[in-house]
Parts: sequence; structure tokens; C-alpha cells
Amino acid sequence: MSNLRDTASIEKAFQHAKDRYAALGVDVNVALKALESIPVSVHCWQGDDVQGFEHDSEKLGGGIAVTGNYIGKARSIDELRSDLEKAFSLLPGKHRLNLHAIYGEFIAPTDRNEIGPEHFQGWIDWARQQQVGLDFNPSFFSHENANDGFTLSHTDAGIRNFWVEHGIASRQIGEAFGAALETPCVTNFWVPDGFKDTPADRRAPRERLAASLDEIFAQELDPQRHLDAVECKLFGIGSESYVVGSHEFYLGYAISRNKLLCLDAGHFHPTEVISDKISSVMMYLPEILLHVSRGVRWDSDHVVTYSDELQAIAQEIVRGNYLDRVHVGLDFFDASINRVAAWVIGTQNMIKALLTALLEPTQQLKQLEIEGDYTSRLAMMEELKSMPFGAVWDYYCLSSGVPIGLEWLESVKQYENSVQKHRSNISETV
Ligand SMILES: C[C@H](O)[C@H](O)[C@@H](O)C(=O)CO
Ligand SMILES: [Mn+2]
Repeated sequence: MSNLRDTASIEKAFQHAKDRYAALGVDVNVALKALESIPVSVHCWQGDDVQGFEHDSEKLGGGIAVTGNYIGKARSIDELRSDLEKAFSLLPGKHRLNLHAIYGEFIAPTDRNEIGPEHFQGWIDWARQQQVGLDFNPSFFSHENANDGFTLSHTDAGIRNFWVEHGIASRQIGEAFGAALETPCVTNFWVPDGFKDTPADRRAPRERLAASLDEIFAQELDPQRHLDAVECKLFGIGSESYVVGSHEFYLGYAISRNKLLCLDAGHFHPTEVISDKISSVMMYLPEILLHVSRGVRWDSDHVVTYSDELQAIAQEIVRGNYLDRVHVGLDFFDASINRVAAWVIGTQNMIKALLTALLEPTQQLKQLEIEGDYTSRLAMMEELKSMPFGAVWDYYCLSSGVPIGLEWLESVKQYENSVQKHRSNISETV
């Protein structure tokens, strides 16, 4: 691996790639400039298997699951920050960190409805120092008030109110992030509410969920500081028959309340893809959030790979000219491999997919389509698959001062040996 960093040959290959793309009418430098300005919101929860750092933290609930027992899970916020710094140091570009409410710095036991910006001041300071923006999520799971599978749509007004207070507190934290870091924080609302078996009443829980959300969102917040998103889902473990916050529910909610819709790649029928939904929902919504994930047979949240669907998601964002209206976030958690490597692999793939999409002669493809020349459209799309994209990626890494090729893996292995291996925990995930 040591001869990978041969600057002269990387530059030579890049020059050749530039010429090849130029022949198709693509300016590689313009693509790289655009890529630099796209932040990917990296989710903190890959680092510790969605456990968080509450005093009495419960087992992971909400119908999501992490499997694997790889060594070195972060056991404290300091360890999580150290792991994140490692991951960010290996990635080209400036990105964001996405936090869940369970990742606050709670000196004393603090229930979810008692959290405030003060519990996240350390994260704000860290983000400022790292020059990353912050996004946020209330945590409506892994809590005794969520153990029967319902939160904001609960029949019990006391429980509903508890979670409404949590939602309001979360928005205040998100707003504090946006104000302090001068970049709007996207606060994403996902609730696990749903029934394992066929419900007798599908309507009432949805009415209760909408009413609770309306209470949470009653206060207008400055969009320069804060944006609300709502995340739909088809099913979870224990909510196989009915999820209150379905796609139709949240699409309607987001449109009628001017919220961002969050499309998670694992939250639909296995043959349904979010790439095909982007251009539809963008007709009715100013902005959306993506949770780029990879479901294997179910919403398994595998590490994002450079799959056809990942490329299609990136293409849709670029082809639709939505770069300033789509917030790209990641959502996966795998405890069977090194967790820092999981972040790097998944985030690199997202960035690579965006780069490939930016290197496409989109106008030409659209023109061929307008002319009805579908033969040339297909030929061109297939030709693009063997263009020297890797040379552009290597150059981007080189000019961003991050490892080239698999150099990053050596660096993670060293980190595992010198840091993660010495963490005594045996992960409690299955
Ligand atoms: C932990 C995340 O917020 C969670 O995964 C949510 O976004 C989701 O996708 C649930 O399936
Ligand atoms: Mn998600």
C-alpha cells in the first residue's frame, strides 16, 4: 500500500481523466468545486451502537437493532469524539455531525423532558473546534415511556405530554446549535409508534401523532438556525402491521406544516427506492432530509456501499438540481466491524456517489431523452460506468490532504491497535 501516495502518478492519472471527461463535455474542476461544498451529516450513533450516554440507559428499543461484537465501542463521550475525529480526519471535505438526544453530557440523571442546550455545550465547543455543523434528533426510544411501542401517539395523555416536552426541548437544543455554529441545524423527528398486529383503529393514533407534533412545532424558529424534519417508516421490529408515522402520513404532514420530509432508504418496501421519490416530493416541499442507509432484506441499517441505489440517489440530487434543497444524512449501525471504519466506508461511498453524479454530462443525457434517442441515452449511461472516476477521487483525496486508496484502512488499524483495543468493554449487542 505504501506506493499509493505517488503524487506525480495521481496527478498524471487525474489529467488523463480530466481530458476524458472534457471530451464528454464535463468540467472536472467544476464538479470538484461543487463536491467540496456538499456536507454529509455523519451520524454519531454508529460509534456506540445507538447506546448513548444517559445515566440509566436502557437497552436499545424502538424496533431497531444493532448486531455484532467488534472490539472498541466508544464507552464515553470523550472516546466517541476521539473516534469521530479519527473518522473525519480520513474523509475529504467538510461535513456535519448528527447527534441524538441520548448523547448529551448529563452530570446528574436527566430525563428526556429535562434536557437542554447546557447538556450539549461540550458538543458545540467540539464542533466549533472541528469546524463541523451539528444536526440533532430527539430520542423517542430506549426509555420506559416508550416500552409499549407508543410515544407521541400514546393513548395516555401523560406519556404523550412527556414526549411532547422532549420534542420541544430538542428543538431548543437544535436552535442553540444553529445559533452557535451559524449553520442551520436539522432536527429530525422519528417516532417508533406502531402495532405488531392488525390494529382496530388506524385513525386515532395518527390524529394523536399529528396533534402532538403540532404542539411541539407551535413555536416558530428562525430557519437560519433551525429546520424541522419528520421521518416516515413502513415497519419496525414489533410494529410490523402498522406504523403510525407512515410515508403518506408524514408527506401530508410535511407539506401542510412546511416541514422537511426525511426519506430513509431502509424505510420502504424492499423493492421501493427513495431515489425515485426525490423528484416527486421535491415538487411539493422546499427541502428534504435523506437518511442514506442500506437495508438487507429488511431495515437492517447496514453500512452504505457503492450500490446502484446509492448512485441513483446521488444522480437524482444532481440531475434534479436539488443540491441546495436536499440535506444528506447517513443512518447505519454495524457492530460487526470496526466502527470508525464503518463511518469511513459509508461516508466515502456517499461522497464518491455524489462525485460520480457530478461527473455526468447531465444536459447531454437529458437532451438525448428529449430527442427520443433512448439508444444513445443507454449507451452513454453505460459508457459513464467505465470512465476513470477513481483517478478523480484519488486526486480529490490528495488535494484534500487525506489518505489515498486504502491508506485510510492502515490508519484505522493502527488506531484500533493503539486506542480501541484497550477499551475493556465487550459490546452487549447480539
Ligand atoms: C437512530 C435513528 O434515528 C433511527 O435509526 C431512525 O432514523 C430510523 O431510521 C429508525 O428506523
Ligand atoms: Mn433513519
